[in-house]
Amino acid sequence: MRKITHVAAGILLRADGSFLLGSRPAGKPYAGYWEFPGGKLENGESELDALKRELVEEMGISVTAATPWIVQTFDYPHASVRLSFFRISGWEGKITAHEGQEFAWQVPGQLNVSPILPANGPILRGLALPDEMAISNMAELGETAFLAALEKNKPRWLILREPQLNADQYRQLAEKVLAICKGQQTRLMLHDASELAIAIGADGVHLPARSLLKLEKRPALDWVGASTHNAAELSAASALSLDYALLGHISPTPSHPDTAPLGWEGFDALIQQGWPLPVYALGGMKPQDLALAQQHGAHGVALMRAAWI
Ligand SMILES: Nc1nc2c([nH]c(=O)n2[C@@H]2O[C@H](COP(=O)(O)OP(=O)(O)OP(=O)(O)O)[C@@H](O)[C@H]2O)c(=O)[nH]1
Ligand SMILES: [Mg+2]
Repeated sequence: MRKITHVAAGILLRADGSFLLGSRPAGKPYAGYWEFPGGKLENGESELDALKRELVEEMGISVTAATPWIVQTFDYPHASVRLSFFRISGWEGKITAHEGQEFAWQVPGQLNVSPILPANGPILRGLALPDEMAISNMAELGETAFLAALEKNKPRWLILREPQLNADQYRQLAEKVLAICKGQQTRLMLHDASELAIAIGADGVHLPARSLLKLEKRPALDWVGASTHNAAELSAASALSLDYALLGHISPTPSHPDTAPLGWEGFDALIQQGWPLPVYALGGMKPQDLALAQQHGAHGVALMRAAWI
C-alpha cells in the first residue's frame, strides 16, 4: 500500500461567509493551483498543531479559534494524501504571503479563481451549507402554526419530515411549502421522496438511514443528505458522495424515544474516524449548542423543536 501523507489545511472564514484561498507557490507540485493554506504534519504533531505551525510559516498568522471539519483522502500521482480540514473563525496578525503565494477571499458558490486543487471540489460545496438545518414539526404544531413559523423564521434550509402524512397529503404539503420557500430563499429538502422532489423542483432530498442503506447511486438532485446513527451509515453516505449527514441523537428526544442517545462521547467516537462530508449534530439541539457542536467536529446543528420557536 502507498504511504499516506497527512495534511492539515485551514479554511479562514469571515463573518459574511467568505473564505480564503491561496495559490500554490512555484516549485511545488500543482504550482499555481488554489488551495486552503496548510501543509504536512511533522513527526508526532497533531493535526491542529500542524495547522497552527503551517499558518505561521506560510502566512504569518496565529490561529485563535479553529474547529475540525471534514477529512478527505485523495490519490495524486505524486502522493496519497489525507487532508484534515479545519474551519478557522479567529486569528491574530496580518495575512502576509511568506512564500510568494497570492491570497483571494471567495464567496461560496461564486469562485473567481482557478484552477482549484482536484481534492478540493467537494469541500467547496460543503462551505455553502448553513450552520442550522431546520426539520419540520407539523405533527406537533399543526399546519397553520407550522407554516406561520416557516414564514416568520425563514430558515436557510428546511427538511420537510412529516411521517404521519400519507403520500397524497405529503405531496400537497410539499407543494405549499415549496411556494413559501421559493419566496424567501429557504432551500427545501423533501424527506425520503426523491421522485417527488424532482417532479416539483425541490432543492433536494433527505434520506432516512433505512433508505440510505438501500441506495445504489446518488439521486439526481442538486442536494442530497441523510440521517445517520453509526459508522456503517456514515460510510454509506460518504460512498454515495452525499452533501451532508445528520448524526444523532445527541440527547434523548421525544421523536425517537426508543433509541439510546449517543451523547457527545458517542458523537466524538464516530466523528473522529474522519468523514469526507459535513456532519450535523442532531437530537435535542438548540441554536445555542452550535459552538459546542462545532468544537466536537460538527458542521452545524439540526433543529426540530427549537427551529420553530
Ligand atoms: N495545503 C493544502 N494542501 C492540499 C490541499 N488540497 C490538497 O489536495 N492538498 C495536497 O496536500 C499535500 C500537502 O500540501 P503542501 O504542499 O501544502 O505541504 P507543505 O506546506 O508541508 O509543503 P512542503 O512539503 O513544501 O513543506 C499536497 O500534495 C497538496 O496537493 C489544500 O487545500 N491545502
Ligand atoms: Mg502548504
